[in-house]
Amino acid sequence: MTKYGVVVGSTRKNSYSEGVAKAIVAGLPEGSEVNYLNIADLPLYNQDLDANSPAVYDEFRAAVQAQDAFIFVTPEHNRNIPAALKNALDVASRPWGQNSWAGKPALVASQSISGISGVLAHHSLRQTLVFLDMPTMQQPELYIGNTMQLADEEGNITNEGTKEFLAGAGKSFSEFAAKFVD
Ligand SMILES: Cc1cc2nc3c(=O)[nH]c(=O)nc-3n(C[C@H](O)[C@H](O)[C@H](O)COP(=O)(O)O)c2cc1C
Repeated sequence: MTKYGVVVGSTRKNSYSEGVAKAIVAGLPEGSEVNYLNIADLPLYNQDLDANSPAVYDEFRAAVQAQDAFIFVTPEHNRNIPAALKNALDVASRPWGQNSWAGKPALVASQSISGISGVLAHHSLRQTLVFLDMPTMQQPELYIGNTMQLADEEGNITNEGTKEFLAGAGKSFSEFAAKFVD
């Protein structure tokens, strides 16, 4: 069974991004292994640490390596991805030559409480995934705007049409990921 790592770009409790992630996960085939990776406790990446990595870096890199495919859901912070998400991508991309993300298929979704749907963060993330060598699903594109109107106060997506759309994307991603997973 495919192991899916889920990386949520928000570290906030009751995050809408997490709600979107859960709605995508609902469309994965029954029995899929799903692991939500914690990015909140990673110290800010510093290349000097490559010589003697903190244990949390080692654990995070090992957790990334253990997954077959990744679902990324990001909010937009000042027209880009949140610093915590960029930091997590950087940490597991190093030391040089040991990119833990390489070759793993990815889904990208963005969401925002505004109508713009985090589109700039979405494409900034896609740009980084190119360099990290992650084949990324092109369609459907997942830009979720006005999330506050689609979810409850805990961030869970409650709008039926949105739930159906996101679950469908999860199913499409399982088919896409299967092309890359042994
Ligand atoms: C520091 C900061 C910057 C933000 N910048 C943007 C932005 O550039 N574009 C946008 O659409 N929303 C922006 N927002 C609003 C977020 O879309 C909103 O807080 C969203 O709910 C965050 O996702 P989450 O619920 O997963 O934490 C910003 C929020 C914060 C805290």
